[in-house]
Amino acid sequence: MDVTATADTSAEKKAAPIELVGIRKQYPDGTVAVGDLSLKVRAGELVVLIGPSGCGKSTVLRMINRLIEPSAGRILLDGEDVTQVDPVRLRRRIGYVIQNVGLFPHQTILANVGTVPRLLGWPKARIRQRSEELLDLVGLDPAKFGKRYPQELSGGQRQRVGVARALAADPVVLLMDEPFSAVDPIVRGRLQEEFLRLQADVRKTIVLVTHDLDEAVRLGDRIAVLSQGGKLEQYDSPANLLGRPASPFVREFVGADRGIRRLAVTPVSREMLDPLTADSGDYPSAELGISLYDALASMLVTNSDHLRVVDGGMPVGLLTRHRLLSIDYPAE
Ligand SMILES: Nc1ncnc2c1ncn2[C@@H]1O[C@H](COP(=O)(O)OP(=O)(O)OP(=O)(O)O)[C@@H](O)[C@H]1O
Repeated sequence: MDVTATADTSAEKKAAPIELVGIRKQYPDGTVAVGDLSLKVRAGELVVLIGPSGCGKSTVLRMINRLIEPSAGRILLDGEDVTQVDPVRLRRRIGYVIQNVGLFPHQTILANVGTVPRLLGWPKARIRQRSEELLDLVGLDPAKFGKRYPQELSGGQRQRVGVARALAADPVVLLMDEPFSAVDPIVRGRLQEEFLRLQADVRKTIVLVTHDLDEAVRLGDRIAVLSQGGKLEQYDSPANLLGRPASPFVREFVGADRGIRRLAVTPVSREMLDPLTADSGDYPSAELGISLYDALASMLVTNSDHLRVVDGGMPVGLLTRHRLLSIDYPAE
């Protein structure tokens, strides 16, 4: 993934904050999909919208790029009210990725990725260079995949092309509606991991809709839990959401598997460790800061009740299985 060699690299870091101020959407038949929602997303932040079916997630997303016009309220992109911006110009600054991608079947993968730059009238050579660079960035060899057609790719590969296409014109915001839900769980896990690496690289402002809580916990810097009518129940980090659900609704929504999920978002820290002992060297080792979930997995795989925890190669203490399973989480 070498993107450092092009002039666009600095521009790739660009991201803009989004602010929703009291937005409302009432459809012509009277349905109030979103009643009164306010939400701030920082530049470069990945925010996940989650909630039960019909709570208004997609409506919120589509108001941001004006595929749907809000009935009231304001949406600020980089401080500018999006309703004052020409929708076509707006959508060039906002990448949009949807389930099943919607690639053009009669165009090659390279042509698909170059769609927006072509609309923007970029010179041919630049479009090609940018499209190849983007395919590379999402882990597809342009020489191998560039000339293929969408039906000649797997579902996961098509999904990556969708992400590449959304990034092509270097948008300041990426909106993603259930981007990984059309593929099987194993491919989904891999795409999520790749996507996190990609985001670490490009640092776009991302609003992602999902109804998969594991996906939300895995990807989100913050998670917004919505209930019917787009009511914001809680807007928090994954760890706080699981550890301190703000309402009975959220508690029920995050559900019974909360304990396991909390292990995944809680790192091994020094306070959890017992002192080293003479036989510490016999135990499998693990780095300070890995998740409790990974630490437990490591104990199970090695059939050991102890891990020797190291920090930069230096042993700093022992983590016992008993201690791991009785960690005191912050009071709820
Ligand atoms: N064009 C429309 N006309 C009337 N009602 C609509 C329209 N589009 C959506 N709705 C309603 O608005 C509400 C919110 O829909 P939306 O698609 O935003 O929900 P969602 O949270 O994304 O749902 P899901 O998770 O099932 O995709 C639903 O009650 C839906 O039936």
